Amino acid sequence: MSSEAILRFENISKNINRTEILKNINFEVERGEVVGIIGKNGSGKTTLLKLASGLSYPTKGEIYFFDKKLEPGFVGRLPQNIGVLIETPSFISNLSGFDNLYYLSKIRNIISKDDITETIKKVGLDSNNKNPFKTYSLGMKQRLGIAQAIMENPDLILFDEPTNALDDTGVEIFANIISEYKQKGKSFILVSHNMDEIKLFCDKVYKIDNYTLKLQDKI
Ligand SMILES: Nc1ncnc2c1ncn2[C@@H]1O[C@H](COP(=O)(O)OP(=O)(O)OP(=O)(O)O)[C@@H](O)[C@H]1O
Repeated sequence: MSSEAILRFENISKNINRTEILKNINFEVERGEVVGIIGKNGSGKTTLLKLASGLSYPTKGEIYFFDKKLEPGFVGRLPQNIGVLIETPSFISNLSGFDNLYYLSKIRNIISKDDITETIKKVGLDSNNKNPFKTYSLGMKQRLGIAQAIMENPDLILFDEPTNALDDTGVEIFANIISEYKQKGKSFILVSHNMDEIKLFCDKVYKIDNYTLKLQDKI
């Protein structure tokens, strides 16, 4: 692994129900880098994020995160240092945004209530809002999902269509978060269909095409 690489996929293949989804994928994410992933619907982008997060395991090959191999197994072995927003964020419908994040924070127990309040403010939500999650608009749900992904200050953040449902202010807030966390040396994998967003944020872009990953020269 190059000295600054924090995540490495080595000859990764993934089959689901005997159908090949990804084939022989190799790539690295370096410290402070935003790596974009593009590709058609159903090409395997979310599958790749699930592999990177340890939520799913490869059929073949190895994934290293800070030189530690991601191993299949129980939840306790999931990497602690990866923040994830994949697909529509799911939270407990009767709890407020704050209480949802607080409940989730208790799994790892590495952040305080003040940290959560600060993160909720960072995504432009009201940390004193006691309304249950089920009353949130789509954009508010997405903002809370972004808050959950970043709240524990992880070294790698995986975002699947993060600006879906965000208004202009939400997109601006998201841009500020990327730039702030990049400066702190955090890395991202960003899956998006929005090419403007990909061009704006990504240092490197790969396209999933025909089960494999191709580095894009020009985006
Ligand atoms: N749990 C599953 N069971 C069966 N097939 C699955 C499962 N998860 C994903 N697939 C299949 O794997 C392929 C890749 O799906 P994936 O969600 O990774 O695509 P994607 O590139 O993220 O698509 P989109 O742009 O529509 O979000 C699809 O053909 C999908 O049907």
